[in-house]
Amino acid sequence: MAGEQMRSETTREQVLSIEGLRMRYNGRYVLNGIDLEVNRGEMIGYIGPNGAGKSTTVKILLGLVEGYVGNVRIFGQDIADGDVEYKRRIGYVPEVAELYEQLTPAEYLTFTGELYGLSYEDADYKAKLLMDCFGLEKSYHSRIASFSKGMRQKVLLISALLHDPDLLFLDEPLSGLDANSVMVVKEILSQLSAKGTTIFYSSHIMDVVEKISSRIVLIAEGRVVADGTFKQLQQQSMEGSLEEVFNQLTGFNEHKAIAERFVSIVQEVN
Ligand SMILES: Nc1ncnc2c1ncn2[C@@H]1O[C@H](COP(=O)(O)OP(=O)(O)OP(=O)(O)O)[C@@H](O)[C@H]1O
Repeated sequence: MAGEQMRSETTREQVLSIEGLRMRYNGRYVLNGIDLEVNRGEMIGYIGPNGAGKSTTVKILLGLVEGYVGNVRIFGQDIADGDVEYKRRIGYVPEVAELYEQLTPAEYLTFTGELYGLSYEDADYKAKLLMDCFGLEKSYHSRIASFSKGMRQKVLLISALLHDPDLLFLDEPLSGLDANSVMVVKEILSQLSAKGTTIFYSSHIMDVVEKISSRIVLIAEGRVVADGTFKQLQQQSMEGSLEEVFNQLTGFNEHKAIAERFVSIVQEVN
C-alpha cells in the first residue's frame, strides 16, 4: 500500500519521460537515443552545439514532428496516442515566430487564449494586465507590425503564459530584450518554477543558463552527453564556467585558431 502510494506520487510528479528517442532526417539520425525524465518544477537548461538536435526534440514533444522512434510521455500520457489534450497544458516560445503582423496584441492574445481554453473575457482581462507588467499597456491596441523586436518577444512570452501552462518550452526567450526586461523575465521564470511550472529552457547564452537552471542537459550529436546540476557538470569536466564546461564536453578548443583563420581571410583576400 505504502509502495503503491509512493509510486503514484512519483508518477504525479513526473511531467516528462523520454525513452530511446531517435529521429532520422534524409537517412541520417539527428537524435540517437535520448533518455530523459523531468519532474514537476524543474528548470531544465537544454543546451548543445548548433545542429545538436535541441529544436528537433522540442518539436517532437510539442507534437509538431512525426516519424520518431521511442517513447514520449507528457503528464503520463503517450503523446503518440492521438489525444492532443496534453497540449493545452503546454506553453511555447519559439526562437523565431511569425506573429500576425496585422493583428493587435488584444486580437492576437485573445485568439491564442481562446485556443488554450480561456474565455474571451478572461483572456482579454489577463492579457491587458500582463501587457501592463511589461510596460506595453499603451500598445495593446496597436498593430504588431509596428512593434520592435523586444516588444514582439514580450507578446510571445505573454501568449505562451496566458493559460498558466504546467510545462513551458522556451527557445532563446531573452532574445531582443533590454537589460531591465531580461531581469524581469528571469525572475518570472524562477518564480514560476518555484511554484511548480516545469521549464525547458534552450539557449546559447551560457551564463544565463548557468544561473537559472536547476538542472542542465547537454546534448551533442543527438545524444545526452551530460545531465546534472551546474555543480555536477563542473565536477565532471573539471572546468569553471558553463561556457568552459560546454567547450570541454563538446570537445571544442579551437576558437582562437578558427578566429585567426577567419580574420586572415578577411584581411588577406581582396
Ligand atoms: N526538417 C528538417 N529536415 C531535414 N533536416 C533537419 C530538419 N530539421 C532539422 N534537421 C537537421 O537536424 C539536425 C538537428 O537540428 P536542430 O534544429 O534540432 O538543432 P538545434 O540543436 O536546435 O540547433 P541550433 O542550436 O542551431 O538551433 C541538424 O543537422 C538539422 O540540419
